[in-house]
Amino acid sequence: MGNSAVSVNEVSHHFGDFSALKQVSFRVEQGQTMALLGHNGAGKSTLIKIILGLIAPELGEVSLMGAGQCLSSRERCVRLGYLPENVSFYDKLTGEEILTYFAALKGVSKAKVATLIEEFGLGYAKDRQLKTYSKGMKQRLGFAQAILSEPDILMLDEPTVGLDPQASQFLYGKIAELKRTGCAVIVCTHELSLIEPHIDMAMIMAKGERLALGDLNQLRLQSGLKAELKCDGLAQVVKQEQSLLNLYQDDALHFELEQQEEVVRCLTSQYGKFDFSLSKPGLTQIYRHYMGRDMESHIGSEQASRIIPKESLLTRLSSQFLKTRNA
Ligand SMILES: Nc1ncnc2c1ncn2[C@@H]1O[C@H](COP(=O)(O)OP(=O)(O)OP(=O)(O)O)[C@@H](O)[C@H]1O
Repeated sequence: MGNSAVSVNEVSHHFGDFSALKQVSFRVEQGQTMALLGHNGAGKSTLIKIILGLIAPELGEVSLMGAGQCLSSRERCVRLGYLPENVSFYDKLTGEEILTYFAALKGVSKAKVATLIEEFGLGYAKDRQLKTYSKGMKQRLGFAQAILSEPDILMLDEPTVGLDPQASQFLYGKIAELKRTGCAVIVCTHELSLIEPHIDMAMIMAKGERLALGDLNQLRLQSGLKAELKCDGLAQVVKQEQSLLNLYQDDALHFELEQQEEVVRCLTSQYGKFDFSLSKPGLTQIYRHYMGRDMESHIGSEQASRIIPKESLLTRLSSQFLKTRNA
C-alpha cells in the first residue's frame, strides 16, 4: 500500500447486522489535509475509530505511515493526535493538570504544556477546574491535547464546534503549521464553507459508502456541476455565437468545467469580453449534490437501539497508551 500517511483499503464494518462501512478506500499523504464529510450516521466516526485502532475492521486494511494494522506496533512508531467530537476530560482536574497528564502519557515535556497553554489563550484559566470551562475553552484544550506530541497524523472530529470565528482561524492556522512539518490531517466536519479553503481533498460518504473523493477540482468534475459565467452584453454575444446559445440561461452561461477554457477563449478573443465573473461550485454545493434531496431521510435512519454505550474515547486511548508503554 505504499508509504502514505494514512492508507485505508476496502474497509468494511458491521455493528450486528447493520453495515456501517462498505468497502471504503482512500489515502492521505504526508502534509495533506482531507475533509471527511457525510450526513449524521454516514460512518465517519467509525472510520476514525478504525484508523485509531479502537475498532478492528471486519474486512480490509489500514496502514499508517507505511506500518501495518497491529495497534501496539503502530503506537510505538506513529504519533497520532486525536480530538474527539465531544471532548470529555476529568472535570475536577485543572486545564494544566489535564495537559500535563496527557504529556506524561505521550512522553512530552512540561515546558511544551506551558507553551501550548499560553498559545491557546488558556493561561488565565490554567489553574481552574475543567468544569468551569466553556465549550470553546474545552475545545481549545482538546485541540492542544491532540497536537501535544507533534503528531504524524492528526484526526479531528468537529474541531470548530463551539469556537468563535477568531479561535477557528487560529485552529486552522495551527493545522497549516503542522502540515508544513509533514503532518497528515483528517477533519470530520459539517462546517463546509469554513473548511473549504484549508483542505487538499475531501471524501464524501453516505450510508457507509464513499460517494466521492478528490481535490476540489476533481470533485467538481466528478459531480458534473456547472460553472456560471456572467458579463455585460452577454445576451448580444449569444445572439451572434451559436456555440454559446445552448449554454445561455438566466443571463449567464452555464458549462461543464472542461468547457471553461473554450468558453473564455471565445469571449475574450472573439468578442473582447475581458470583464466577467466566473463562479465554480464550492464544497457546499458539491456536498448537497451528492446528498441529494433525501438528506433528511439519512438523518432519520439512525437507529438508537443499536448504539452500544460510548465511553470516553480519550479514556480508552489513554489506557491503550498505558498498556503499550507497560508492555
Ligand atoms: N457502537 C455502536 N454500536 C452500534 N451501532 C453503532 C455503533 N457506533 C456507530 N453505530 C452506527 O453506525 C452508523 C455510523 O455511525 P458513526 O458514528 O460512524 O456516524 P457519523 O458519520 O460519525 O455520524 P455523526 O455525523 O452523527 O457523528 C450509525 O448508524 C450508528 O448508529
